[in-house]
Amino acid sequence: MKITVAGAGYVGLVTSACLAELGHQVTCIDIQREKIDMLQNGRSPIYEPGLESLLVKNLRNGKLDFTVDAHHAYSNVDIIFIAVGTPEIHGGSVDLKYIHVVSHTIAHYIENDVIVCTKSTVPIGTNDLIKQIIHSRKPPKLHAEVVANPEFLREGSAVFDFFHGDRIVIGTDNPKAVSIMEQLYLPLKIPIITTDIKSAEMIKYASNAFLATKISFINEIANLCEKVGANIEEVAFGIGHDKRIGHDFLKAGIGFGGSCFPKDTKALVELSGSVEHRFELLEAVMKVNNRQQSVPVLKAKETIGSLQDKKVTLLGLAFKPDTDDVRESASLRIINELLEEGAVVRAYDPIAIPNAKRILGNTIEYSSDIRVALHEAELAIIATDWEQIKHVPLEVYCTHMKDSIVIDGRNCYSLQEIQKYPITYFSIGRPYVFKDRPNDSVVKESGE
Ligand SMILES: NC(=O)C1=CN([C@@H]2O[C@H](COP(=O)(O)OP(=O)(O)OC[C@H]3O[C@@H](n4cnc5c(N)ncnc54)[C@H](O)[C@@H]3O)[C@@H](O)[C@H]2O)C=CC1
Ligand SMILES: O=C(O)[C@H]1O[C@H](OP(=O)(O)OP(=O)(O)OC[C@H]2O[C@@H](n3ccc(=O)[nH]c3=O)[C@H](O)[C@@H]2O)[C@H](O)[C@@H](O)[C@@H]1O
Repeated sequence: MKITVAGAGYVGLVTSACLAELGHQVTCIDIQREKIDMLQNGRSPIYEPGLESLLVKNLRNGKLDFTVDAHHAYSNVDIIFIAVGTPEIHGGSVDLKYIHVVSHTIAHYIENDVIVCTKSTVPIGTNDLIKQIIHSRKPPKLHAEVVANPEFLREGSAVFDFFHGDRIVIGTDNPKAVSIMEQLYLPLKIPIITTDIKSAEMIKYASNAFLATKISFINEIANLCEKVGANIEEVAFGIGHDKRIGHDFLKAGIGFGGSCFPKDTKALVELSGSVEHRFELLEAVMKVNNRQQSVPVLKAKETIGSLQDKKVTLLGLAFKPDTDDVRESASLRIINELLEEGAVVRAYDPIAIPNAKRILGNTIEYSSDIRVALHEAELAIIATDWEQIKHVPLEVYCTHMKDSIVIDGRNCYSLQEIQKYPITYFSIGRPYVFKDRPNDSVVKESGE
């Protein structure tokens, strides 16, 4: 099939590369010329494991091309995927300006019957709006069918997720569009759920809201574990064995970040308000998450008192491992709070430093070498569970830091291992370990 993907961000690029890999002829269009120039030269503007090699391979074999030319992109294709951004505006509602513009452009340039498929996460009712825009402006003799096809990929494993997703959701009431979309996705052997447009839109928000709820729930249980002396890892393992609960998304930490959970939970709360329904559960999920992101700095103050002029090293800037994305990363919140307290901050990340620098500028120091980042630090905070961080030998904290106090926001180390070293160690939902132990085998509980 001939396919165009509008938007060369995470979703657009992964969709383009993977559909080309499946043998389709794909054009990816973006309004940012620099992105398209990079892509035409075989470089990915984002870090995503496996993506650049797929882009390059399909660019070279002619299955994929990149353009800023709307006529070239939209004039003669079977399916157009919309994968433009839907960022948050004040109050949490969704900014649909990119959706509006792309819908107008599509309507203007199409020259044959086409399916317009929305991958962007859009509030319920938006696909009807896209339909209206396109139908009111397209050449009257052409048929354009709008389909909701929400995306469920995770950053860091997006290429894998495309080929091994749990389900594909197709929202349309047009049987011909269903059959074309099924034909497109059939080779993936992923269960396909067909439904109406609004339910498809809601499936996306409800999925993200449910996963965010699971995270805030386990973080609250973790906070309770610290108070009563239980261990969240044991608890999560225990409850996860119940198939109705499952093991996934029960990793306690310093809350969820990223470009979607914070934005989509806010959007759903906002959307509920607009139809006079107060989504109190989700409001609490967001509140718990905000509080959880502040846990490391609270623990730091409890431990060493004033942070004024204290040298603090932050390990990890990306919102999760295997991505250079720092959007809504807990690290940014932690850094701002540390700076407000007067701390001197140095941060390590294997790949996200350039993106963090664009936001934080020279307010902190950066190092892509963990040992250099930890040198002479009085406190270290682990914010991202990168493999590079998890595999730092514990003696590195003892030998490089001035005072080996570690606040591990992602529970990267086993308590048994930590106890072998003179490290004061706070993690999330687990007993604290103090380096000045009268008896080396004692693990003190929180609050003792
Ligand atoms: N990032 C993720 O992991 C996931 C994102 N989503 C959703 O997918 C959508 C896109 O997200 P990302 O890829 O992260 O966004 P992004 O912000 O990384 O990329 C969006 C791209 O669209 C381009 N664009 C804007 N207007 C355009 C137009 N008229 N024509 C062509 N290109 C245009 C922008 O220049 C930008 O390159 C959002 O709705 C998001 O919520 C859904 C699942 C996963
Ligand atoms: O709509 C989206 O954009 C995407 O949002 C999430 O994907 P993503 O944000 O890439 O990453 P996740 O792996 O879900 O992690 C999100 C945040 O939750 C945190 N998290 C995740 C899992 C967990 O058990 N505990 C936890 O704190 C992570 O550290 C991270 O900050 C969803 O998992 C995807 O299905 C969805 O498509």
